[in-house]
Amino acid sequence: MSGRHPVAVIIGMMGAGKTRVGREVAQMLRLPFLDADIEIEREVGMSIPDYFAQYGEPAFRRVESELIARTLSDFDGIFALGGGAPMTPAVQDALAGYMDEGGRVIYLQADPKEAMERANRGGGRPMLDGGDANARWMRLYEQRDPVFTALANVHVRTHGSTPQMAARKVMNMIEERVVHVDVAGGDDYNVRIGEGAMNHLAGVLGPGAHRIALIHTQPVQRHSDRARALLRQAGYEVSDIVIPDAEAGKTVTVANGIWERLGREGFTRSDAVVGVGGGAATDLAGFIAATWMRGVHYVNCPTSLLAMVDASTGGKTGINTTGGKNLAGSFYTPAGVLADTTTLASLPNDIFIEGLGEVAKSGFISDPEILRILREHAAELRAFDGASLLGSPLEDVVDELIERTVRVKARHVSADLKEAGLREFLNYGHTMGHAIEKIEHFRWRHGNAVAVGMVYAAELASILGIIDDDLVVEHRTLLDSLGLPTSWNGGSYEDVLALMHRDKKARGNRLRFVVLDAIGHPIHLDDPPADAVEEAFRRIAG
Ligand SMILES: NC(=O)c1ccc[n+]([C@@H]2O[C@H](COP(=O)([O-])OP(=O)(O)OC[C@H]3O[C@@H](n4cnc5c(N)ncnc54)[C@H](O)[C@@H]3O)[C@@H](O)[C@H]2O)c1
Ligand SMILES: O=C(O)C(=O)C[C@@H](O)[C@H](O)[C@H](O)COP(=O)(O)O
Repeated sequence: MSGRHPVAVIIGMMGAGKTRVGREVAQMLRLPFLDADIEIEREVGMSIPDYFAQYGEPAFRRVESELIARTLSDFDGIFALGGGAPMTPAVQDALAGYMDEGGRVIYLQADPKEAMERANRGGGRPMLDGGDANARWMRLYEQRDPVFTALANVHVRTHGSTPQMAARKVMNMIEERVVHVDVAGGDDYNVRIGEGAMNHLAGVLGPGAHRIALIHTQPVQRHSDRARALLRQAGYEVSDIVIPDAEAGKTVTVANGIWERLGREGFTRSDAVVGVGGGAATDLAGFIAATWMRGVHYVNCPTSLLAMVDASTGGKTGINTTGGKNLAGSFYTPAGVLADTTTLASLPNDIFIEGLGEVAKSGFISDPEILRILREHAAELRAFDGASLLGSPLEDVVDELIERTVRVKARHVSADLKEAGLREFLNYGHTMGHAIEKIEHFRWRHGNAVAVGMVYAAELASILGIIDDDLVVEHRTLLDSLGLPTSWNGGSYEDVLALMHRDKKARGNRLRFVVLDAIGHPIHLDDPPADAVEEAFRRIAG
């Protein structure tokens, strides 16, 4: 956005707490605060009830619209609007323009009963004058709530929250990072990253769905409980589906059990799936969404670093087969991804470190700044402790890494959803990585296997003279500093080779790899000489 524009505009019913909460938010963010009603009173030199009485509502709305339009292009703080302002078409147009430029219109959704009582208690509200104030408030609510819901691009429910708690929720929404994913020939979606991102769940699902299949693993129960509460509050009927943890969940048996259950529970094409958990859970949830009635909406709520930076976005959904990793699946994009970073508080250290494997991959193939951040913060990242993450300086580092890595993913999948060429670069390190996972019966974590796979790809490129040995050393040094493995000797070359031939990039009998010819510059390597493929294997044996 160019010029001066509010950081956020707050709308909501009379008594929702727009002024109180807005002021708190502004204070927390050290920003100026403006209340449209107070500014109007200043401008017209009388109270709003007096202005209404003297000039009537249409004249008031004109003054209000003009002031709002002016403020939207000349103020850079938190701006709270009067309760009825967003009902004026001119204000709706101005807010739409502001949002097109990246602005946030936040609908503060208070408990109607509480807001109604507060509005009546305060007095001085001409819209509630004349007769039963509660009935008038309720009538206005029925008219305004659907308009506000559709108009705002951020919805914050404040039921049962103190003004400070509500302000913190709003602040988290304001500070959230958003990566937009373009889908050629399909529906675009956003990846929202930050504390409280899960609060968008109902907004992203929209009113079309009635039932939600909430698919998650047991270790993330407390996060799926939150998702379930948010869904129920929004009026959805929720089927809680607990799947076996990690790769044990990515099987046709598990998928079949869910299909049977959806059938018994009467899931229709307008219902939806929400996946909460690590990459295995989001891969499976997406696969169920892609296949149930040939496709229903789904939203991913990734809770591991790896799922946030990679698995939840891009629409690769699938399950493993006895032949190998992800061999059955489809490209099927989510309606949205909500990477709520509060969930990282319960993430064990080893699973966080594993996720850094995919973060480093994105650095190597596309964003050297990621590599710089990883190098600079290697010691803190390696010592990751979820319990002390939130509010710590490391949280900003992690958020920045998540956003940058998601941007790399978004660039690749936007240009090549079905992996005709460019998207294959996201598979750097995976040809060997997937073979390791399979041979290790999935006891090796995906990100760890990819780390070794990247060293293998670098060794292969070096043997073929595509890169200098320095870049191989750079791979080993960085990955090692993060606590990731760089060698593996758990299986025979013959087994690895057979599995690499089953990799999805292979064509006929020809192996295909992704290698770098420089940092940030991946290339395809087709049918490399057999002795180089074997020699690289020897070099990662450690
Ligand atoms: N679709 C894609 O584009 C894509 C991309 C990368 C990886 N993947 C897939 O993702 C999977 C790996 O994902 P992963 O590393 O998240 O592993 P995972 O899903 O196996 O999760 C690892 C473990 O962490 C637990 N966990 C997750 N979040 C937690 C939290 N906040 N608190 C406590 N425990 C938590 C999980 O329940 C599990 O026990 C693999 O199956 C891989 O193939 C898919
Ligand atoms: O999104 C992609 O494309 C990727 O390749 C991302 C990988 O990090 C991810 O592990 C993916 O699941 C691998 O897919 P596969 O097609 O090799 O099974």
